[in-house]
Amino acid sequence: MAVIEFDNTRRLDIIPLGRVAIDFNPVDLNKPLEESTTFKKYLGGSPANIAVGMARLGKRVGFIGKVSDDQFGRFVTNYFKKEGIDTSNIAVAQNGESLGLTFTEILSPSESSILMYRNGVADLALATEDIQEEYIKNAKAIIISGTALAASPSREAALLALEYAKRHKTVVIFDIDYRSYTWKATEELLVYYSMVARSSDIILGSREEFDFMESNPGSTDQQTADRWLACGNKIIVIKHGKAGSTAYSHDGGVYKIKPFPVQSLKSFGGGDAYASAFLYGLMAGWPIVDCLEFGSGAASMLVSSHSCSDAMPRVEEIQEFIRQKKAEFGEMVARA
Ligand SMILES: Nc1ncnc2c1ncn2[C@@H]1O[C@H](COP(=O)(O)OP(=O)(O)O)[C@@H](O)[C@H]1O
Ligand SMILES: O=C(O)C[C@@H](O)[C@H](O)C(=O)COP(=O)(O)O
Repeated sequence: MAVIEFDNTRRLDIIPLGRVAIDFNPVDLNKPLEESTTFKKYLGGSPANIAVGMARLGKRVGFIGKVSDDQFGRFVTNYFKKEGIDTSNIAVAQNGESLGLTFTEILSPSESSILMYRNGVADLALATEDIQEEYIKNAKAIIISGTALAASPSREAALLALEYAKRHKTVVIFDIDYRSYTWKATEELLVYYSMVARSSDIILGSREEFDFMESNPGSTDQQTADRWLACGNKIIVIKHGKAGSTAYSHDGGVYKIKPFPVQSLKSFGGGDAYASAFLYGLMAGWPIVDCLEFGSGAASMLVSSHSCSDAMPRVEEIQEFIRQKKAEFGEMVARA
């Protein structure tokens, strides 16, 4: 009996909901953003990166979001089309809202941060009228990005999508995706994050993101997992950056993995690749320990890449990466 049952009769495998944006990553690395002069433009936005990641892994991917009515909005929509991602439910902003822009600062391979330009951003203009019940009914799963809860009307749109998913037994994955720039007050975060977390089937987040959501720093991974499994979640994944990740299942499974050693180029992008590959394994019916390994492998590949979207790997690339790393370093995960 799989930990999560997906309805394999549905047209789409997965629909991420939230922002699609643009990343500008410096070509002149290892210096403060003030000094960077040359950038490479990539599709960005965690839920969009996950959409690309899962499409690269051969899944049938949709998307629910809103883009700007300009060249940047067309860039990201065209990029999705080239990747084979369904764009029928991507709305176009009508009131001059802009696409989110993320400028990256890569001070060193282990010190990087992002500067997000998100005033008047199109993705938070997603509204309830943009949410189609049939679209969600015909998907095995949706991923709700936490940042979509940061402001109205996107907040209500995301909650309506959640309602439709619960109504039609579409698996709900909550990617905490905490971006401080987008929230006005921590209390709001607590209300809306916990509302979604209590109704989801899987929660993905870094240790810090769970601490924010629980407003209770210092919890152990087991305490965090116990809390959210008790609400009805089936799987909790807690990411610890270069310290690896853990996963807990409602049947009592506990899984820990060290990351595959790589020369990191930036400290982010791993989470989106991780989510894509982990969910690919889950949809394939793999044991959670193998999903964890596959997600961790993809994540390590992305932190050693310049982009968080273009570099999303294919199945055989992740498999070969893991094979080579295990040959060199041995097992990264304790197998029963
Ligand atoms: N320096 C690194 N070397 C290898 N893998 C890494 C490194 N940093 C992150 N990862 C991988 O990426 C995953 C997600 O990274 P993390 O920073 O925890 O989440 P997010 O990218 O979502 O903020 C980690 O659990 C780990 O598997
Ligand atoms: O999430 C954003 O809007 C920026 C992303 O495009 C960026 O690549 C990033 O920060 C990835 O986040 P992570 O995978 O959660 O580290």
